[in-house]
Amino acid sequence: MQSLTIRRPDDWHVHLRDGEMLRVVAPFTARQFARAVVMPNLVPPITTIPAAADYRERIWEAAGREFRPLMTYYLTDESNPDVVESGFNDDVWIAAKLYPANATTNSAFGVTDVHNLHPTLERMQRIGMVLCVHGEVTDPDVDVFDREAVFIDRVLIGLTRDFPDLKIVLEHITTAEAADFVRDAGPNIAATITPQHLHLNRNALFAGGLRPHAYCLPVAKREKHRLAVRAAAVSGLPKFFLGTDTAPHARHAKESACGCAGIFNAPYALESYATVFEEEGALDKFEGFASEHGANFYALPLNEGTVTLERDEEYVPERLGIGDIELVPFHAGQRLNWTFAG
Ligand SMILES: NC(=O)N[C@@H](CC(=O)O)C(=O)O
Ligand SMILES: [Zn+2]
Ligand SMILES: [Zn+2]
Repeated sequence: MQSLTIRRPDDWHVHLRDGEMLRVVAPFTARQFARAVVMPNLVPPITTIPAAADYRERIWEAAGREFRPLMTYYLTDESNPDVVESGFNDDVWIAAKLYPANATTNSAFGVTDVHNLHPTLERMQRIGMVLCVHGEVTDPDVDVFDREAVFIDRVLIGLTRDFPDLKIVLEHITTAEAADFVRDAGPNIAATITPQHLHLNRNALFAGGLRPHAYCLPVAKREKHRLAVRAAAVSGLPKFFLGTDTAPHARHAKESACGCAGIFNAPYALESYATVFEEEGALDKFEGFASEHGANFYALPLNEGTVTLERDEEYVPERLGIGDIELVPFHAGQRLNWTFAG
């Protein structure tokens, strides 16, 4: 196959940041995707209707008005169901995000105990609002490579029992346990999958030395888990869809004695996914994953229009320097088999 044309896709999990970084990174997402679910982990986090509406305005200024940012609300121990519902009813946000406190970048204001969320989750279940979950426990006694699987056992199973009709997206899945759990759960449980968790196993973090640009959370796992996540992505099941988790941090913040978690994959996201689907002999499943399953889960219309990828080698630069900000994209210095033609 020399060219692949699909319905215009969406990205169901992005970090667009704010200020100068927002202006630099948002155009990369808007170039490939019609819509994106924008994570609320700014400093301070997005916990009010005006904060979300103002942030959306700044995103439009950075990415252009054609782009549709789908905002999210950051859940805290103090979340109020009435605020969550009115932001949803007024089309300010489409989902709420659960960060276990201190699980990942800018999650210090996250939730210390999901029982504190029960009134809010009850309301979300009633109004059909999606809960997006960073699914890792933070207990220091749990090995970092086990935190996703333990989260499923200790938190997620209970949530699905207490709120059987709540729509939940388990974000950026990295394990066979997560892929199995989502596959076997009801139709109201789905998962996003990133490019990096399709390409990398945990060896990539230590290939010839410490590799900060392969580091994100949840951290990449053993090869058997990467293969399970790949199988889920190309399965054609409507529960699994595209969410890049593009998470830019300036180069100096990654290449540091305490490097930030997050991989900036927006510039070559579709090329990266297409490479995987081709390797798996599943290019016929790519459009569902990229352009249909997510919209259907969120009960949004499918996009009009198409994008085309051409089977042509593409060299990914070592660095992208824009203004004062220097970023290292995913696949830096490598060649990909596909080129985004627009
Ligand atoms: N994925 C990451 O490693 N980092 C994300 C946060 C997140 O999605 O957990 C970030 O905001 O930098
Ligand atoms: Zn996360
Ligand atoms: Zn994320």
